[in-house]
Amino acid sequence: MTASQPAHKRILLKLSGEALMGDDAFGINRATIERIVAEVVEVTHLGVQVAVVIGGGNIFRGVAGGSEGMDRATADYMGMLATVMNALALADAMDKQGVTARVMSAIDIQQVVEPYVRPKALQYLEEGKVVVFAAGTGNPFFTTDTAAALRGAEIGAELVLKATKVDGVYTADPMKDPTATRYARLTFDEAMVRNLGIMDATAFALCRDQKLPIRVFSITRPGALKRVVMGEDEGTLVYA
Ligand SMILES: Nc1ncnc2c1ncn2[C@@H]1O[C@H](COP(=O)(O)OP(=O)(O)OP(=O)(O)O)[C@@H](O)[C@H]1O
Ligand SMILES: O=c1ccn([C@@H]2O[C@H](COP(=O)(O)O)[C@@H](O)[C@H]2O)c(=O)[nH]1
Repeated sequence: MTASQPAHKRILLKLSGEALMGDDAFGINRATIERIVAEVVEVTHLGVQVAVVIGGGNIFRGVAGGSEGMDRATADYMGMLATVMNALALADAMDKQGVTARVMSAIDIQQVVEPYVRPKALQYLEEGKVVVFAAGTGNPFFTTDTAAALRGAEIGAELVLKATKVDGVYTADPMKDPTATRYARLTFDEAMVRNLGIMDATAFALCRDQKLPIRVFSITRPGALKRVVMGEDEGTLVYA
């Protein structure tokens, strides 16, 4: 039987930057971002408070080809700025679909977006606005997965939803190993001991310590976000 009420009141959605590319090689695909945003909007209409941490992998990563030979911290700041661009595009698409979104940046660029201030973020969520957290943690050498764990814990989210291109956590990277099999659920300790590369160990450890579960699912599957919010068994659950 399918539940009629959402299973969660407040969620932290981690959106992979690469998921915004659709079938393009780089950047933001218009149809893709509109479809993803429509799914987020649908969930807000169920009364769920939604905060988003957006990645930057569709534009720039600190540890990637484009940053070869660069100072790592400088490259990471570029990666964080890439997430600000994605956040602006997301908020714009949300506004166009009738939902008010507020972008809050971990790096101070006040002419562009407001800075992250926790009580303000909580107020926006209570008001039914979508909060888009940009610039990751604001620190180099981290990732937006860690930012998702951090912001998720700070805002008291009940669940971190890692929306990505694969449909869960596998025994190995399914993009590289076709024999890899998917877990329905596993503990944070298992994920760390097995060195599963779906998320970095810092993000896993923070969620484990805060007892904040993560559900990994594919955002390319229509309706998957709503199914997760309704408590259905989509993707992989990682728990403490
Ligand atoms: N054990 C595993 N199970 C599932 N996916 C894995 C695993 N190990 C590595 N991966 C890879 O991890 C990727 C998930 O990372 P994702 O695209 O969400 O990147 P991100 O760094 O969080 O975001 P961005 O796209 O913004 O850089 C998948 O595309 C998958 O290929
Ligand atoms: O807290 C953070 C978050 C991100 N970065 C840099 O941004 C890029 C893009 O983030 P993804 O998590 O890969 O989508 C990342 O490669 C880092 O270079 C950061 O430095 N600190």
